[in-house]
Amino acid sequence: MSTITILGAGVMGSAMCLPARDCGHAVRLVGTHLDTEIIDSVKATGRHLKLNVRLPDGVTGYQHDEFAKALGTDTDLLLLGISSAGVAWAIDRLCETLKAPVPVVMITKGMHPEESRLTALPDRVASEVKRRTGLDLRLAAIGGPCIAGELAVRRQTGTVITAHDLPFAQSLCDMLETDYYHPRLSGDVIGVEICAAFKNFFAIGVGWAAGHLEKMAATENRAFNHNAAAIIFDQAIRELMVLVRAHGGTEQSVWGMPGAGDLYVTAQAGRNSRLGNNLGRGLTYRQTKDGPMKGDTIEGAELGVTVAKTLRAMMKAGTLDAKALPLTNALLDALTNDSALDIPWAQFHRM
Ligand SMILES: NC(=O)c1ccc[n+]([C@@H]2O[C@H](COP(=O)([O-])OP(=O)(O)OC[C@H]3O[C@@H](n4cnc5c(N)ncnc54)[C@H](O)[C@@H]3O)[C@@H](O)[C@H]2O)c1
Repeated sequence: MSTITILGAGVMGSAMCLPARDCGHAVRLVGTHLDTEIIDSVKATGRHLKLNVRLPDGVTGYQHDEFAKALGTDTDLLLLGISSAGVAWAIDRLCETLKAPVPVVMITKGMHPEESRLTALPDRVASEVKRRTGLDLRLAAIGGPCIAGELAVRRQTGTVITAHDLPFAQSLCDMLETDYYHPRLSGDVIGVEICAAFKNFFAIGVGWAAGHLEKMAATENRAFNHNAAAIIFDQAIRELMVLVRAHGGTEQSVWGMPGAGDLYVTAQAGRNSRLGNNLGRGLTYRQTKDGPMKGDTIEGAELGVTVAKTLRAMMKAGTLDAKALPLTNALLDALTNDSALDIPWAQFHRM
């Protein structure tokens, strides 16, 4: 039995309590400063307010200012459950709290933009902690299709755990596997991370189709718009391959659980596809954020805005083939210029 400390008590970080506890580990769930009510409830009744389930016995809740106490000197694995907006906050907490290296696994989906390429978040966290504290952290990441609310009730779930250090990633698969949670090994950190982050971005494109259906006049036979969603899905997979290849990743990640699997799940529901629905109805990103999705964090849109400059610089420099990325460019334009999302059908791949 090991001790797993989870930092970030949102839905996904907290859902990871299930496989962790069912594998017999002691679990300490630490909220951020934004999770105070969730942790109050976990401490009082064991219930998670957002997941709407009672977490298993043996999960202990801690508030953000109790992180050092939760980490102690006996944490075997630290799981970062924050979303991309919380990564800088988590790096600060690690730097001020860690006295010795502890193995870390992240579920966060996002990319760090540099001038001429994108960096995976685990690499970014490791290099920042090294720069600021001198500590060498071993980092892994979990990708693949996983809806928190399903995992929280032990629905069958397949994920991918990736790290540069393959035996480390394998040890995490072994540590977390149950009869309903099936982590699989990958050494393709950048490929898995690009898929994990960009499937949110492309889910906006796939979601456009259902929203656009509402804008079109109803037809005699009440036709849906699934064909349109499918061709956008296909183009998204092609463009994921271009992005992954340009960063040195492998196509296996794109057609496997991190890419196709996760895009399928993300396109079914959630905030990214809802933004796509609204763009399909004819709203712009800003109109959606000021209206039907006020206050919502839309990770795929935030990613697009964050990485637009780097991707455009890469296309200009020829390290990314702009002609092979029409959907990416249409999404970037819609998000950064606050313009209508025009799907460039004729520019989609032909072979
Ligand atoms: N929901 C899922 O099914 C799912 C599945 C796999 C991976 N993920 C990824 O896991 C991450 C968390 O997602 P979630 O669905 O649990 O989201 P959530 O909104 O439920 O939780 C977000 C977590 O990040 C913290 N956070 C947000 N902004 C912060 C800030 N500015 N400073 C400090 N902390 C901040 C919150 O306090 C909370 O702990 C995301 O990157 C998401 O893409 C989610």
